Amino acid sequence: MTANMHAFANGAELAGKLADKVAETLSAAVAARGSASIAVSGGSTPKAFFQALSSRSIDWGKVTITLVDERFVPADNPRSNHLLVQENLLKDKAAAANFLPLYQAAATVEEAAVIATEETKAVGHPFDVAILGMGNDGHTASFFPGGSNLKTALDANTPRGIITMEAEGAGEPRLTFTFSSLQDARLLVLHIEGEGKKEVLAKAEAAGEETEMPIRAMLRRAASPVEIYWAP
Ligand SMILES: O=C1O[C@H](COP(=O)(O)O)[C@@H](O)[C@H](O)[C@H]1O
Repeated sequence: MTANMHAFANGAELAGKLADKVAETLSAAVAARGSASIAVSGGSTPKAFFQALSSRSIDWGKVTITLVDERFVPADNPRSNHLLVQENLLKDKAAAANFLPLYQAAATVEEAAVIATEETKAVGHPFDVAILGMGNDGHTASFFPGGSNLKTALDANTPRGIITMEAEGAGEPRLTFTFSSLQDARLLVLHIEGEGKKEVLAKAEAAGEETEMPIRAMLRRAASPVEIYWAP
């Protein structure tokens, strides 16, 4: 319902400030409830943020990290979001965190989604933190325009958990948390960088169908305010 823009001079400054905010939120969750959860995105944008967050002094042993979405590829595949998190976030102080992958070595992506939903069911009611990205086509998580399960993924009545998505722009079949799983995170962040993404965001904020630019579902209907972190 609400979006707040946080603009920074450059990606390094953004990474540091976002890491500070996320660390503060996770620490507050541990203090209040004894544990904390965070779902993070993949793609090319979050690497510097992950590295900054990995060095923050919080009680990582009480933090569970999972992914907003994942390709149906094993963790040694260069396109795996798990691999990105493994190499950039699950190190330094954050090496003590518990990581829940979405990829499962199942025969089909549908079976993997069922197993991943079961494996992650203890976290995210709601997530303490969810970090979303956005593609140039207006997708977020694996909510792709033209996606095979897009309407179900965006339906607020679809239960929390992971469903599959196949789309022309997605490459491999995907596993993604549903809209209902992510929209009420205590800290809901949209992390985007570059002038091009700012233009995509402006287009998404204008009138149009959610199915054309699925990030609109978050911008319009998320229960939590969307904190937009942007740098040129
Ligand atoms: O496919 C994906 O892309 C988006 C955005 O990625 P970027 O490379 O434009 O930063 C990402 O949020 C999502 O998790 C990922 O699976």
